[in-house]
Amino acid sequence: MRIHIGTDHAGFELKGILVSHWREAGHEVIDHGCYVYDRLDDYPEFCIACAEAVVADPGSLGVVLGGSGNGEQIAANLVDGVRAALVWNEEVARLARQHNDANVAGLGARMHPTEEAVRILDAFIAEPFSGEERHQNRIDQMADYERHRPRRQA
Ligand SMILES: O=C(CO)[C@H](O)[C@H](O)COP(=O)(O)O
Repeated sequence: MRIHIGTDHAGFELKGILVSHWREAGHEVIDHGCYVYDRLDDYPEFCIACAEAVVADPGSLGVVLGGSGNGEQIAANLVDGVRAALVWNEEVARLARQHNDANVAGLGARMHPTEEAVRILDAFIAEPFSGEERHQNRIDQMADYERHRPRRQA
């Protein structure tokens, strides 16, 4: 699995742990920053870069980290083709893949002990989409909205 990852300062330490963990497990991990700890950095650029990379790389998954994961998930979801889910336990992480075919997980690094955060994201990465028709129909409805929604004039 190729995993794209992005974070602000709040998830910087966890990102390092995850990158090593997944590389050791044989995954290819692409780091979209932040690359140094800066307590004043802003999550949108890292999360949007990560989300764009996921869309450009079909079959890959993304992970965006922050303090709560909320803003990170919101930022990722601005990118067309992204379905980012805030994952806060292993079951929610698995359901994000099974039911929603989420291609990005947002997680709050300040909300979990490290081992728990790793378990939640491992569950996300390992779980396939169920492919069940009812779930696909709902995803198609959102994709249809995404394609046809009115765009703001520049
Ligand atoms: O979770 C986040 C956004 O949803 C950010 O990581 C969080 O807001 C950063 O907080 P601070 O600037 O106080 O370190």
